[in-house]
Amino acid sequence: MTTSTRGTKVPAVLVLEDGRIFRGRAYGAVGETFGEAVFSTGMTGYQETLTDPSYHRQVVVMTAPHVGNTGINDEDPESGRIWVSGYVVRDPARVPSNWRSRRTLDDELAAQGVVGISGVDTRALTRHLRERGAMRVGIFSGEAVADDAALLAKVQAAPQMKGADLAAEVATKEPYVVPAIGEKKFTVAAVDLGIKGMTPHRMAERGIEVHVLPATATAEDVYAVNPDGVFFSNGPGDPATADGPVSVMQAVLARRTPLFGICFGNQILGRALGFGTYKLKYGHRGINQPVQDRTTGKVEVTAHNHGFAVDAPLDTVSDTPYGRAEVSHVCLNDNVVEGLQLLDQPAFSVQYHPEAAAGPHDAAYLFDRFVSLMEAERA
Ligand SMILES: NC(=O)CC[C@H](N)C(=O)O
Repeated sequence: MTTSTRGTKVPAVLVLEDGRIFRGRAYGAVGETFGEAVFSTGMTGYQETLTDPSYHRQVVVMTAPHVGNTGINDEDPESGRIWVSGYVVRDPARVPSNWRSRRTLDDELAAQGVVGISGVDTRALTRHLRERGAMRVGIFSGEAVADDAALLAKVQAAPQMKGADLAAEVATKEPYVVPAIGEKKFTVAAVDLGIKGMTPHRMAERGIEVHVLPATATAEDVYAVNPDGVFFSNGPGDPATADGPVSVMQAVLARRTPLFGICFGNQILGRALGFGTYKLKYGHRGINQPVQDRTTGKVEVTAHNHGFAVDAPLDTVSDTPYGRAEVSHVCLNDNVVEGLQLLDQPAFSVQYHPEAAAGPHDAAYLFDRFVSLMEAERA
C-alpha cells in the first residue's frame, strides 16, 4: 500500500554536488535518491518524460511551474515504468483534471517508488545548472534527512553520468515484434538501447514490421530477421561506452543496409563514422528546441533529451570509412550537431525525437525519409 504525500508537509532537501541546497516538501515516494540533475523545459508531456528510458539515473527538474495538472492516464507512457531517478517540481497540482486521468502524479510516483521534491524554486535551480552545468544531486526526505554535510558526502559518492554504460539496464532482455499497421511493406531490425514505445509505433503506422532486439544484439541477430532496414534507438548513458552497438552499426554500414538512428543512435552513428562524442554543459531537454534541416533549409520545432553530442565539423563534408558524411541538422540555439547523413549510402540519424508523442510533430517526416531509403533500395 502506498500513501500519497499530497497535502502533507514531510520536509525534503535537495543537495547538489557543489554544495548548493534547496529545501521543499516530499513529493511522490519518501526516501532518498541520486542521479544527474537536469532540467526539462517542456510545458506538457510529463508522462512521456517520466517514462522515457533515456532518463534512467537522471533527476529531472521541471521548469514549468505547475506539474501534474492532467494527472496520470494509461495511454501516454513511453515504457512500462517511470525511469527518472528523481523528480523536482515547484507547485504540484492540488487536483488533477483531465478526462483521461486515472490517478494523481504524486500517487503514481509514490506507487513506483520514485522520490521527488516539491516547493523548490525551480527557476533558481535551473539557472544554477545553466551556470555550473549538469551535476550530481540527491533528494532526501523522511528518515533519509540528516545533517547537510553528511548528505553532501553521499551525493559526492554517487556515480557520475560521464562514463556510464546504461543501455543494457533499460533495454528489453528478449526480442519482440511490433506488427505493421495495415499492409506490411518492410521489416526493420530495431536495436533497443532504451527505445520509447512511440518509435516502433511510428514505423508500424508506415507499414513496417519492427523486430525489437536487445541492446546486446549482434550483427548476426540483426540479419537473422532479414531486415530491409536497421534502426538504433535512443537510450541512457554515455555514448563513449557503447562499443558493442558501434561495432554492430559498422557491420550494417559495411553491408549498406538502409540505416536510421535516433538520439543515442545518432551518437552511435557519429562514433561508427569516426567522430567523437562529448558531454554538453547542461544538455537539451524539452519540446521546444529549434532545429534546422540543412538539406532543405527548413526550421522545425522539436523534442530533445540529450546530455551528450557528436563532435563533427559543421561546414565541411567528412571522408569516413563508409563514404562521405555531413551534418544534416543543427540546433539553432547553440549550433550543436542534431543530425548526420551519409552521402554515398542510405544511412542517417538525428539527435532529437521525431517520434515525440507529446509533440511537436514537425520532424515526423524523418520516418518517411527512412521508408524512402528502403523503397529506393528495393527498386
Ligand atoms: N535520449 C537519448 O537517446 C539520450 C542519449 C544520451 N544518453 C544523451 O544523454 O545524450
